[in-house]
Amino acid sequence: MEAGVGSKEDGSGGRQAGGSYGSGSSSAWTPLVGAFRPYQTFNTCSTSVRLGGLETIVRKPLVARLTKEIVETFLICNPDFRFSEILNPKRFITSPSDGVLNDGYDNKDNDLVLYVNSILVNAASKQRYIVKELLGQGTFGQVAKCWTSETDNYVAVKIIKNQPAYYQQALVEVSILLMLNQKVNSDEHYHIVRILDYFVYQRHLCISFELLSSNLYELIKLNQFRGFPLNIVRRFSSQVMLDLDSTGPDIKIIDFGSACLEGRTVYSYIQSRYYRSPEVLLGYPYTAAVDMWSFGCIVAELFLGLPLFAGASEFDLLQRMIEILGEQPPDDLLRDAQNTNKFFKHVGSIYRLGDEDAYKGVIHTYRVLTAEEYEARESKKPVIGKRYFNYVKLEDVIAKYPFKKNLLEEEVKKEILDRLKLVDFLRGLVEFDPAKRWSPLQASNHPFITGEALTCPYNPPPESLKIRAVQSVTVDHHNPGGGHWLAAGLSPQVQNVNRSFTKNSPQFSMVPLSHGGSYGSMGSHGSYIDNYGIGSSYGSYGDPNNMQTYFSPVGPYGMNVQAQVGVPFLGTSPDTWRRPHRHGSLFGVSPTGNLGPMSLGASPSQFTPPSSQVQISTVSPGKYGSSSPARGSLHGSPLSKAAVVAQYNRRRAWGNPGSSAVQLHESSSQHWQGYHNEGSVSSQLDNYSHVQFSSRGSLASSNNSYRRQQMSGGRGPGLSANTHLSHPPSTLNSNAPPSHTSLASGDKYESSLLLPDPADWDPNYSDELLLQEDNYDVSSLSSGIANGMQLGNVINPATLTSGVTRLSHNVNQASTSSSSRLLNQRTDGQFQAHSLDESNPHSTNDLHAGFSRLPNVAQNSPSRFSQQSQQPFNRYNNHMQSTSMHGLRTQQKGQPSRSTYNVPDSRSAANNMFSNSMQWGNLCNRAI
Ligand SMILES: Nc1ncnc2c1ncn2[C@@H]1O[C@H](COP(=O)(O)OP(=O)(O)OP(=O)(O)O)[C@@H](O)[C@H]1O
Repeated sequence: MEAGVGSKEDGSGGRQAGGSYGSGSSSAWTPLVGAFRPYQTFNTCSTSVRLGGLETIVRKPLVARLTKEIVETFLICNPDFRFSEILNPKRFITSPSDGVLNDGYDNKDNDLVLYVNSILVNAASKQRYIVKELLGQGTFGQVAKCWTSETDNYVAVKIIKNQPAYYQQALVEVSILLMLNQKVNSDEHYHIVRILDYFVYQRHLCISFELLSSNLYELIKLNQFRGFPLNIVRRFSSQVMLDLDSTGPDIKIIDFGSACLEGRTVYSYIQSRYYRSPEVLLGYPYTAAVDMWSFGCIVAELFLGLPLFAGASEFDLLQRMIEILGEQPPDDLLRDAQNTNKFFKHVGSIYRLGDEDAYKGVIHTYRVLTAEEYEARESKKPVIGKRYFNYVKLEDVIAKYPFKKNLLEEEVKKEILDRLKLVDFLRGLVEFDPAKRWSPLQASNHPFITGEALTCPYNPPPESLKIRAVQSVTVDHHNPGGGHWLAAGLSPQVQNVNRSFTKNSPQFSMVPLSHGGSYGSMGSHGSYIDNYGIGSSYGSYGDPNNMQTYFSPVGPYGMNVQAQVGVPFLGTSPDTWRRPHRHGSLFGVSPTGNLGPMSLGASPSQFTPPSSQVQISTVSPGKYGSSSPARGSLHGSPLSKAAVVAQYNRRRAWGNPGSSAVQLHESSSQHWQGYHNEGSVSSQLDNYSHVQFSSRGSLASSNNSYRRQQMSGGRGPGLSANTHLSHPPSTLNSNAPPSHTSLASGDKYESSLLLPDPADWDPNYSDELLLQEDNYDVSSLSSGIANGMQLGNVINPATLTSGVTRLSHNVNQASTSSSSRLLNQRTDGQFQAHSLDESNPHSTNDLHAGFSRLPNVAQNSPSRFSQQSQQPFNRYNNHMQSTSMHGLRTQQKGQPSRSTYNVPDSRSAANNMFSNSMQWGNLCNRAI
């Protein structure tokens, strides 16, 4: 501690008994010789205590006099001593702490150099945020725990890097969160982090959030990388799906920094690797379905304590998917995916994956490359990671995961049944075919979530319309946010409706849009999916070099309506029915040319490393830097996609008996059916007799000790995967770690595995990518937002939200750690058994040149899609109804209480939300 002379407030001025200090100068204080005299015990060192009639002198302990009472002690030595906080040495929490940019405010990474007690100020509201500690560090900047005296609370402030791309994308995060908060965020059971304020300080956009506890990664780590009890997995899973009724430990989704609107994807390189969906990996046009994949990965990880697909490289990731799921991506996806050649060989219709009964009869035209073939093709050895689990197939990995010790027989039976439910649940999520992957609604009705008995493989009904589509095509021009988003042509899934008015509607005018032609080159960079911009997202068709697109000033209203009904997503990707062609120009394109209502879509991690949804709190940022896969937020990450999940409006053909989708699924799940009766359970028990039970404590038993501590300032372990838990960590400690020695060798917990290597991150990724990539939409958005909200002022949701419609980034961070040891290392011989027809190498371009402008549907999966196309209205209406229910609940429970911005009436806000919607069309013009 340094002592200064002068006023306590500013530390300047004043004199000098204790040293020289230039008037008004900030130069270092120099003590004068003799300023301090030897310490003498005066009365201040003791306290007089009167007990009854006796007076006792209590001497203060030396340690107190030299610590918490050091100022008083100094005063004894020098009556002129004055404490000045400003002269304290700075305790930097930003690393590196050298201010080399932005007039010394920023370090070389464009991060604001923070130190304890540095102050961030919202210039408009004068609100001050006193930095206390670093909560985390991410791709976008730092997150600091701050004290706000105005609200007498701790908050988490995300300080975005001082870089245009980050700034603009962060505005997207602001706008999306505002929308979600205002339209959905209503009560304590809301599972999306609350945004409280935002402002610019020293050229850094700062976003203030409610303070949460640990993230999922930290929580799992705290549990020594053992999975959680199924009831906890179920609870968290349902909360990610925005279960407002959920009680108990809460998780919240954070980090919408890379969220995007469905159909407005910009980046093809998204999602943290462990949580990356097959379609993203393979370069296939993606939809919000990628978030359901990530969600499935997270659910599995919550149970297993380790990532399900902890691929050390993309090749390794794909191998693991195929091994664990016992399937491979469907041929039609492979045929259209951009990266198929990188991982597969075209062999004609001769390839059978594996020899298990469940998959017999499924013949593929592609065979996954062996490591040697991959190396030959890519001129580099594929990085193969360790296998974490003792078993290969998903069913085994789950069913044979060590049981908790000392379970009663009845409890074991229940556990087995619950695990069967979990497997069935996961099967619908980590489904290779995005068109068959369950939607959030379908997943939320699964017995694993509802608690109902699972008597056969879950066969969710297709989501169906509950309102008549004809209502939707009415546009209220005065109140475009009044609920008719279909009217704006914003429903790609209601194809027939849209088709009836797309070109002729006064709401739509067609404008030509030219672009560079090839995939990923539409005025941007090669890594993009080129459905950027309003025109080219859904409402585009035609020759990629002269694409027709719709200019729609009403487009954004559709979103407004969605927000009004309380659901953060807008509609469905057209490719939930129609497999979009891999060519970017057709991604998400409906043949009807609808301007797509966009859901907050994919979770991206193109800038975000695998932090994700299961995100690590970087209390030690040096260990888990922005490029650490361990940081992953569900967060985001897929978890951060909870909102995405909810908005994800895909439809699935499960309910169509006889469809190929159903048959496939059923065949792959048949062998589970037998477990649902008592006899089978018994036999299962026999099978498990070798399993050593472990002493995993139950989180459930600790529920009482969980306490919501939002805004409490204490930041124990919690969740975030951008999923954050708002509970203290202590409860987790009650989970007594299993003794490894008590486990059978084959069933040891993976907790003994090594922690993930922080460097284990996608070599293809770099933060610089973000800056290089086209932030066209983001720029447009951010300018809209910035204009509307007048940074530094209170937020104007009306203008802010309008910006959302122009967003296009998405990010999904999921991450996790992976500790591991070598288990079940496989040679993958099963993939090497077939000879190939090299004379017919797969070439997506060649094979499908003729289909490049057509949705690739009928020829691929006629039965799957035909069913869907028969019921477009039904599906759509169902969505509307379910979202309306959410909105109702939200409105009943009122607005968030802690907002520091203006929160207008939700309805009027919705109406105004896209008041500057005419800018919507500007993108088209600019894109030309
Ligand atoms: N509201 C909050 N309460 C507590 N901790 C938080 C909060 N928000 C963020 N954090 C911590 O800060 C970390 C980084 O936050 P966040 O993921 O939002 O930043 P980011 O820059 O977008 O990171 P990423 O690289 O994952 O995208 C999180 O992993 C989490 O540990």
